Amino acid sequence: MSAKVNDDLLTERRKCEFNVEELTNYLDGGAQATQNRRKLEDKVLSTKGLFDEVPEEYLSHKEKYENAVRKAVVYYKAMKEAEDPNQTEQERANATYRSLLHAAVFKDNSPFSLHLAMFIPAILGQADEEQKKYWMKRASKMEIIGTYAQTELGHGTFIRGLETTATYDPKTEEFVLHSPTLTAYKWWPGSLAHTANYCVVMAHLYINGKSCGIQPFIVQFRDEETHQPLPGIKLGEIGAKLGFNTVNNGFLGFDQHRIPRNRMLMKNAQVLKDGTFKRSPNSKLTYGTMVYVRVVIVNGMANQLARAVTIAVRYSAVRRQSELKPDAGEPQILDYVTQQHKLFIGIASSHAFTLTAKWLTRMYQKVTADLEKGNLDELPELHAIACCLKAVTTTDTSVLVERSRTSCGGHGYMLSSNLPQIYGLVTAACTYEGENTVLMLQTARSLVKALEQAQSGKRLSPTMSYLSEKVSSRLKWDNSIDGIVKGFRRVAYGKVESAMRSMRKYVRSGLGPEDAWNMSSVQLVAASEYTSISEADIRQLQDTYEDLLGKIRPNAVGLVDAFDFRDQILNSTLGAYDGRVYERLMEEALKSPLNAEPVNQSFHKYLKPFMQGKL
Ligand SMILES: CCCCCCCCCCCCCCCCCCCC(=O)SCCNC(=O)CCNC(=O)[C@H](O)C(C)(C)COP(=O)(O)OP(=O)(O)OC[C@H]1O[C@@H](n2cnc3c(N)ncnc32)[C@H](O)[C@@H]1OP(=O)(O)O
Ligand SMILES: Cc1cc2nc3c(=O)[nH]c(=O)nc-3n(C[C@H](O)[C@H](O)[C@H](O)COP(=O)(O)OP(=O)(O)OC[C@H]3O[C@@H](n4cnc5c(N)ncnc54)[C@H](O)[C@@H]3O)c2cc1C
Repeated sequence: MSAKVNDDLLTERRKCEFNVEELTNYLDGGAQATQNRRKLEDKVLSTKGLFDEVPEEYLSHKEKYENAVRKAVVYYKAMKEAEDPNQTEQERANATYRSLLHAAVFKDNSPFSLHLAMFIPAILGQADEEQKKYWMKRASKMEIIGTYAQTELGHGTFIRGLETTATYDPKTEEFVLHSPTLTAYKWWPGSLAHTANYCVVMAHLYINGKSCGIQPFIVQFRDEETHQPLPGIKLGEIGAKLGFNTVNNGFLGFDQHRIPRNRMLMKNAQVLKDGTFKRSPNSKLTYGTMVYVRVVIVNGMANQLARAVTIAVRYSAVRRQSELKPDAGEPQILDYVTQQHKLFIGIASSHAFTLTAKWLTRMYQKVTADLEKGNLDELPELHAIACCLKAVTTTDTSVLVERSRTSCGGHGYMLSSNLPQIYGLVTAACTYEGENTVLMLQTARSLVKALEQAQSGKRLSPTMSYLSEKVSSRLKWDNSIDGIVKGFRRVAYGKVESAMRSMRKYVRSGLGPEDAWNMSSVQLVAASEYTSISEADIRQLQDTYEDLLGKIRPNAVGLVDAFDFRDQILNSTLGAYDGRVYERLMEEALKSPLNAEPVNQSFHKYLKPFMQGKL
């Protein structure tokens, strides 16, 4: 018999003014997609051995990893078996697009994450047809487990500064991989330490002493039978982190390690047997995997933010605290407008990121299709947009997830709420796949170029077209959506123009272009991410805003119910559908090993002699 649902949550659900299932269907891309997703979740989450006997937070660092590998093999087998052979690729993608299924199994991500997130995309994007056929067969069946090894101890952002070398030996038709210094060691790749046995390595190619730029190589580093590191390979784990502690991030050093010529992924650039180098049509095509993952991250942020606000809004409907009016009893904390302000922006942002992710994915698919036909025209715009949206969505999601945590008081600080772990996952994305400031400066680079083109009368791409609108600075905008958008476009224009004026001022003062850029870089980042509107209009918008909060209030629980996260995926004492918060907090507390006995052995060993002055 299912447990009794909290009365306040029942009332909230009765108050809701819209059809929750309809919104769920919309988010999934239709009623059939919702059904497919639920069917997949039912199948996979009914698999034995997927969940922890002891809560992960009470395991050691090593036990956490070993337990995660145990679950990963069960999980990925269950995912394979759950695949509906009659489904189209698109239906399958839709079923997983919104599902955070893996989050039900791994609070801190899977030791196989990089295999799916980057190793497979790197093969698909960087291998020639023959290589793709061979490696995709092995990788998709998980006969091998891979990762993506680009970052080094000494370099992450500056890819052109990577020190790992790949020197071509025409006599043996091999590449010799080498880490010339400690800082050249690959450092950070997920799954690298003890899980994977192959990786795509980004290394500096040299032929006859000449640099041929950074190229991708598929490298085996562990024996497939014994899992021992191969000769000339130094491996290890980089240590405990804020989060991602079951992703098994590792380090790898090469000592004159030889690989066959056909292990360089040769879709874009090629090395012939005699050492002839055939250059890529665009050296940045090698960076294509990063563009793909940045696109995927935007959708990942929408889902993780939705999960956090679901937990916080349901808890805020159950938690009663303080006194809003004398003798009126303790109100639900969701009735405080400050609580609505903290949480409703998170709901809206998650929907905004979902729609943005869909738009960006379509743009990525179009540009990728064009690249296949040799048309690289829109690659720069895709790069600039993917950088901006990855940076903005990860920054905003980190802020809003942390705000969801602190809006739940002390219970939000409990690991059993799962809000700290969700924060650990999303805040990592501000750094990986391109640190956010660095990416915003990439976008700024495109904005400055676009404004210069606009000022010389050239046509701009659709996403940059606001820079060619001669919008009057005296524009008055109203509270309509169109008015607000016009206002933001005007201000965004002004930010870019101001940054450019600043750079020109520095150049006139005698600084070189690079120093002028650096001196203006704070403004350049603001131009890429930040749009604010002038003081007078904030007051007008504020009234509208507070009025909107009131309109959302009766529907807040319905809005998060529509995300349709089952309890196992929320994995939270505060966010379960039935709202039995206090019973769940106690149930989880009693699982602490410290509660197995009333007096801990440290009393007799340390406390008692200490208090009796015998230590
Ligand atoms: C998340 C996926 C989930 C998938 C589903 C799986 C389910 C499992 C669930 C678990 C999920 C968790 C998964 C965790 C994933 C973690 C992955 C993390 C992996 C990594 O972090 S990999 C390493 C990432 N590293 C970076 O991104 C490095 C950032 N640095 C750069 O990109 C470049 O160095 C930078 C900053 C662009 C500067 O390079 P530089 O050479 O100096 O370039 P310039 O500034 O001089 O610009 C030159 C020129 O090139 C253009 N350019 C640059 N980059 C690109 C690009 N990528 N594409 C196209 N064009 C590019 C730039 O615009 C300039 O053009 P100009 O015409 O202006 O000269
Ligand atoms: C959880 C996690 C998982 C990861 N997984 C992988 C993986 O699987 N594979 C992989 O290859 N890498 C991985 N990484 C590494 C990640 O890609 C790098 O950390 C990232 O690219 C930043 O590089 P860095 O750490 O060397 O910082 P640096 O490049 O040294 O930058 C440090 C700081 O310097 C400043 N800075 C640097 N360059 C500039 C600039 N041009 N302009 C202005 N400021 C600048 C920024 O403030 C930046 O934060 C992972 C990282 C994390 C945190």
